[in-house]
Amino acid sequence: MDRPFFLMTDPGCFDVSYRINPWMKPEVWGAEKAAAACAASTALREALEATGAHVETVGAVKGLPDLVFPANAAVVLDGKVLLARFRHPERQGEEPHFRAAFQRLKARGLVDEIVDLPEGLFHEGAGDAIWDADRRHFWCGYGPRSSQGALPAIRRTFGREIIPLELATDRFYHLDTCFCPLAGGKVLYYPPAFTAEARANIRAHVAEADRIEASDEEAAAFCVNAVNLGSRIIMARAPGSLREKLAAAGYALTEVDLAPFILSGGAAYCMTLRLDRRSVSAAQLHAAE
Ligand SMILES: NC(=[NH2+])NCCC[C@H](N)C(=O)O
Repeated sequence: MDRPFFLMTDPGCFDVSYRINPWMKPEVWGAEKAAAACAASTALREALEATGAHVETVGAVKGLPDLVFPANAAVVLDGKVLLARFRHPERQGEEPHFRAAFQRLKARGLVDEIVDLPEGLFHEGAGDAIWDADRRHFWCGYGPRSSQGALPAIRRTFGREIIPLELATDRFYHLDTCFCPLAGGKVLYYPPAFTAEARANIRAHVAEADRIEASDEEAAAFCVNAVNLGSRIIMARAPGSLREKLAAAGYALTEVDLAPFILSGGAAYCMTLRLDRRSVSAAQLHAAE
């Protein structure tokens, strides 16, 4: 994999038919929203491909609408795939489908190893374990969905440091809804989503000049749930305030209308799962040779 490689899911069976987070509104869902969701998913894929990334698609499965959020399927680094275990029964049916998808990727040599989480723990994948490519550690959210007890399994599986961040509210139930490390060491985050201890942990690892705080409006627009590739950030439609902040910090924005997915509590980052991340960059490997 010599270019960014993402997994997405065919949105053909996406809908909002149950409510497992406060953003989900089954009552406003309808056929026109389903059509808009397909268009939005295509627009996101095209935005990724326009940066030179490759996107691989998992098939839709009837009755599993949230399969469109593959960030929750696993934590992936160095070719290792640590499979997720979902907290809510509504999503547990996704587990065998994602396992099969990773087995197919393994058969094609696109990932190397599939690892199971120890019994009795929940962990919702890259939604709650975000790789920081500059600091070379995972930021790990826990509380509403992932168990705190799953964090040592992530450290053991990947052999990398993890920074635990307890999430304080059900509104920001996955770390990727409120925290996004950016290339160059800056971090876009929404402080009220975190406990005081977690905020202190962020401040201890990220210098003040590198902390970009999202406002209530920016976080509620799901803009923190973004995909970052170098100086480009791909996200849901952003308030002008955020555009200005990110431009001042040197980033270029690609905005995609992801409104139908925001009705399920997700946006750009969690509609994708990056498979090509390495804990040691190619440049570092060459230097060590
Ligand atoms: N990593 C994420 N933020 N994923 C969004 C998941 C949305 C989904 N409806 C759920 O509540 O599980």
